[in-house]
Amino acid sequence: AKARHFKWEISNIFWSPDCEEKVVIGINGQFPGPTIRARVGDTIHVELKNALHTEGVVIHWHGIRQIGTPWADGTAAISQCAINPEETFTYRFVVDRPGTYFYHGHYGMQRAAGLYGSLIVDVAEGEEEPFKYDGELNLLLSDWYHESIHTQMVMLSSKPFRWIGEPQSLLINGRGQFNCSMAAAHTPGATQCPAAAVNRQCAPVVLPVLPNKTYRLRLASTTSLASLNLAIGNHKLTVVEADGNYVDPFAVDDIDLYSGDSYSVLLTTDQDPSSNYWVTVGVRGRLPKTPPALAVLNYRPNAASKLPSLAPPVTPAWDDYAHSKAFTYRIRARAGTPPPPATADRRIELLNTQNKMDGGIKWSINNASMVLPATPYLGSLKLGLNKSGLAAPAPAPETFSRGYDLRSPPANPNTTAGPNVYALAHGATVDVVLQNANALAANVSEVHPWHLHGHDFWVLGYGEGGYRGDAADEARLNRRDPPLRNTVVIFPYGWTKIRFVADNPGVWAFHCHIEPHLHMGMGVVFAEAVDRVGEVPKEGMMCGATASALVNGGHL
Ligand SMILES: O=C1O[C@H]([C@@H](O)CO)C(O)=C1O
Repeated sequence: AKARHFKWEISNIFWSPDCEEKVVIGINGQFPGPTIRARVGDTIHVELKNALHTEGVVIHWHGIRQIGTPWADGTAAISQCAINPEETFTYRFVVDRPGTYFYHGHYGMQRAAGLYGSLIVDVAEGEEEPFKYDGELNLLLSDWYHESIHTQMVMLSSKPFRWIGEPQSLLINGRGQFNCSMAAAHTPGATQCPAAAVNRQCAPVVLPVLPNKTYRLRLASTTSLASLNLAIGNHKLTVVEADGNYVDPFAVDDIDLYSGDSYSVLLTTDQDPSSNYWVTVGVRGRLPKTPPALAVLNYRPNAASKLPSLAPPVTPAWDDYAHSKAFTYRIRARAGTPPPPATADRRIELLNTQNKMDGGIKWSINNASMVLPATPYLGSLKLGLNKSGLAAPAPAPETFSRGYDLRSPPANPNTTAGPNVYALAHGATVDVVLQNANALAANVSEVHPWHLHGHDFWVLGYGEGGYRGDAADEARLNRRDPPLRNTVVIFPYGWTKIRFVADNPGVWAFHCHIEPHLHMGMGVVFAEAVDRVGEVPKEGMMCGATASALVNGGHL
């Protein structure tokens, strides 16, 4: 195992992700940020300098469990103080499992400003993946707004509320084309993209392949809002990995990706080699006002500029939930994946609702909309500050009223602000039921991808309507080969049940990965056996009450 050192400087830069010049958050003058590539067992050291000048920053390593290093999880107000302008903070953590991961900002809505990049972990030297391939291609998918995140954040907390709307563009490896189509010849009424031909920042992504080979495509979605579907003209995709865990391989024509998901799929280049093929990425789950993103699968030795003879594949209709469910239910653990404990010690049921607060709109969990504290939890709980006079977060409710009408807008839409903290006992097996419901408008229930920090969980199952926990619900669960993941979706008006073991002391966020929804309070915090956390590096506690306690020798 190696130590891998990276020196990063984070700053605002001009960039043209979709050929329109805007300001993005770049790393070392680059967007997206550099790809980290490592092997299992390596220690990653990222020496991160914040050159944003007037705002803090943190980076979350999405899918890395941070076993024994909860202070390196990179969640502002939860695992550390945001890094101040001009200051440097070093993240050190071990990558202990092969897979396709990514990293991104986790403070305010900085992820949506472009603060993200890929993190790929190869098997240890001498080990082999459980499937064979000849080459590898990496696609980091995102969406892009022309409005700055500062304006977006003001909109989302305005009274009355102002919705940010749908993104202007979808991006593949940070590149898209606004208001034009690379496949204009195939798309009635569309205009060609002249700028994309001359501006490298928004040139279409070209994936070079040779005929009759098998490629591993690494796919990850770090979108702010959009749920995605990816399809490649005439080619099947075989799903082999999800969120850093191997799955029982299965073939599909197209693949859904919710924000926070990552997959590996195998693609065999068995089509007419005289042609190139389009890769299409389209929107799912919301009425798509954002045109699809395109990339070119370039069969060498054809020129990359040779336009595919076939039109881009059309991704499934945005509201074809039957298609999405069929895909999702097919994801099963590969043989050899550890099974979940047979029973749980605790069940937490989380009702997801959209609510009103003081004239604004929020998302609430069991009728409390998450508000983060000035002093990050890991430090304040570890130093025991709650016991020495500061208000301890009140226990959050374990469940919600069985009588709640999931099919209608909330009868009483008024919500309150909550810390939404759940204390978890060390080693406890915890079940969480995520219950979807109707939003504020009649006949609307949205998809939400929930992401857990510090752990993988087993996805036990999904159901329609209200979860009851009765024999019929239990019969729906997959006890044989539930997949391990860190992100899972709840479908409209449905529920999803997961199980995990609280074996990683720390304070971990669990939240909707849709950036505006998290900003509107859609999350909870698991404070897990904090007494067992090792010494928290002081660099991450130099704010709020932890800073006061540290300068006063441990006393407030
Ligand atoms: O959080 C959201 O707010 C809007 C809408 O519900 C209110 O304008 C929307 O589509 C969301 O996903």
